[in-house]
Amino acid sequence: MTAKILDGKAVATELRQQMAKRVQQRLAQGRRAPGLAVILVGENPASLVYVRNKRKACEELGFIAKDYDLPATTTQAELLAILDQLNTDPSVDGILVQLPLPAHIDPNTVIERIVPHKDVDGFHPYNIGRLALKMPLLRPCTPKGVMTLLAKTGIDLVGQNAVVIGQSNIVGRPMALELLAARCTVTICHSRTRDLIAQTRQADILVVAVGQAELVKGDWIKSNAIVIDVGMNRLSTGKLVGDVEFTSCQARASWITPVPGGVGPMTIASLLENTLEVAETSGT
Ligand SMILES: Nc1nc(=O)c2c([nH]1)NC[C@@H]1CN(c3ccc(C(=O)N[C@@H](CCC(=O)O)C(=O)O)cc3)C=[N+]21
Repeated sequence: MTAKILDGKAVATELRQQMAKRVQQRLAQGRRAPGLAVILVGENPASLVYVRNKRKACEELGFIAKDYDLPATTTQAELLAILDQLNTDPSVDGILVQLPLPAHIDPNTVIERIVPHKDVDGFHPYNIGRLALKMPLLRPCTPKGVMTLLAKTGIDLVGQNAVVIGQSNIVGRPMALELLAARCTVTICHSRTRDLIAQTRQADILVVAVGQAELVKGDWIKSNAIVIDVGMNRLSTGKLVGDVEFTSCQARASWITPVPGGVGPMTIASLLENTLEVAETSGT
């Protein structure tokens, strides 16, 4: 069997079109545009590209992006002071601090300073805790986007064996919580996992988020599995590849996400969804 492509780019485009309509309806009712503060500290080249894409997507939908481009020398205290202002600014629905931050700034302190109801990344311990308790408020964008893609397959998730490779705070862990909330049987694998291949071969749903180019080979895949590739690795040739060896895995899977054009665009769509949701429930 050759897997069907789970086209994140197309799904994200469809979601953005629906959201643009919701924004127009708000404006027609005399309500204000949704506002997203996007804060970039320093000049990490990958971050510059991502932030530009997020700001562009905001504009396209009729959101107001409030841009902060701060020098790498910004102190943690200065960044926290900006967050304190944004937390109480009524024109700002969502606050996003692009990661990674320079080494002299502690990301956990920064994330915890954002009021949970404006944390559109879903990274605040309050939002992660709500997800862990099956009462999510703002859900982390990449796992949320993956759940939207899984829904597009039409497959019933209940009781499926889901294996997540990667235990990061921003993808692996919340991904496992999402799949558990959807009543999958969930296994989290990481660099100390013994016999990783034995785990992946049991997976009806395999989510890979480790940042190792083409780690997962075709013979690791259970026949007809759904394979979700969260990786984005730039090869020395300039080519962008995922954590999954696409061609050999596609030959075994039922569905597979490409890189690029899979999970990445869904992450941005989820960020916009979270921001719009905050705006729509704000009453202003
Ligand atoms: N506070 C914070 N929130 C984030 O959500 C966040 C972050 N920090 N730091 C970095 C990661 C990475 N990330 C991506 C989003 C979209 C694509 C994306 O759209 N990728 C395109 C390709 C882009 C290209 O060609 O380089 C694709 O996969 O098709 C990728 C990566 C969000 N992140």
